[in-house]
Amino acid sequence: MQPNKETVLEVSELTKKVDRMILVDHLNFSLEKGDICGFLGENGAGKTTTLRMMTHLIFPTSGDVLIHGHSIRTDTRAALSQVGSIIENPTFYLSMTALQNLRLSARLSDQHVPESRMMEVLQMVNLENAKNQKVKTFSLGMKQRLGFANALLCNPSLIILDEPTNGLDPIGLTELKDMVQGLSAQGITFLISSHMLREIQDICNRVEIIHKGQQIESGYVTDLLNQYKVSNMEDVYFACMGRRLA
Ligand SMILES: Nc1ncnc2c1ncn2[C@@H]1O[C@H](COP(=O)(O)OP(=O)(O)OP(=O)(O)O)[C@@H](O)[C@H]1O
Repeated sequence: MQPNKETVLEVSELTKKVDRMILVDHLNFSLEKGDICGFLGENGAGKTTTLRMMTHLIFPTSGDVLIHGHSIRTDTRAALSQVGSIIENPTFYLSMTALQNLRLSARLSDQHVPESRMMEVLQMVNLENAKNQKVKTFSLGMKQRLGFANALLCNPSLIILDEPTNGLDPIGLTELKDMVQGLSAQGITFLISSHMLREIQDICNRVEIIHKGQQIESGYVTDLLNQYKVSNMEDVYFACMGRRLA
């Protein structure tokens, strides 16, 4: 950890069991302000389950998630007030416009969101000219950007994205990268689950890799590339998966 960095997210001994199955097994990691962390693992590794616990969609069996020191278990409202997320696909009312959807989200949130903030987030994702367009006319990339605007609405300091690269074309991927890195430069922290290792290497400064609910690797992308003496995250991923399976 670098000195004077502010810890935004602390995951400690986070565990989820359903019946006798352990879906997430004593996960520990922390993220600092401005980090962009790729959350990697094979299908069924436990990524979405972890993100759902972080956003209070499901309860941890044990362990905790602290967001700016607020426990998701005991200080849920304060913890969630710092988080914007897109878990699974962003869902919008297709027959409503982009702006109408944001107004509805604002009303459903327990924070006061002025109209000026809605315009600001639409501008940030480059949708200001489409604000009065019905969402059913949007491309997947535009829907993804609207999801982003929605996640930004309440000024979060942590944004959690579950597989945001799914289905995006190269232009959509570049837009996503630019948005994430631009917001990280302004101090927003990201946790992004994905299977797209090249894109993660491009976008993120650090990664957490899990396998069967357990952390198997963790660290800064540049440190891991040096440590494994490879030039890309795919090789890091397969080396640590191979080590695990050996
Ligand atoms: N409510 C539940 N009850 C039982 N098993 C569950 C439940 N939710 C998830 N699982 C199982 O837990 C495991 C982890 O699922 P999860 O969706 O977290 O994985 P993932 O890493 O996000 O996978 P993917 O990359 O395919 O989205 C999977 O085997 C899944 O079938």
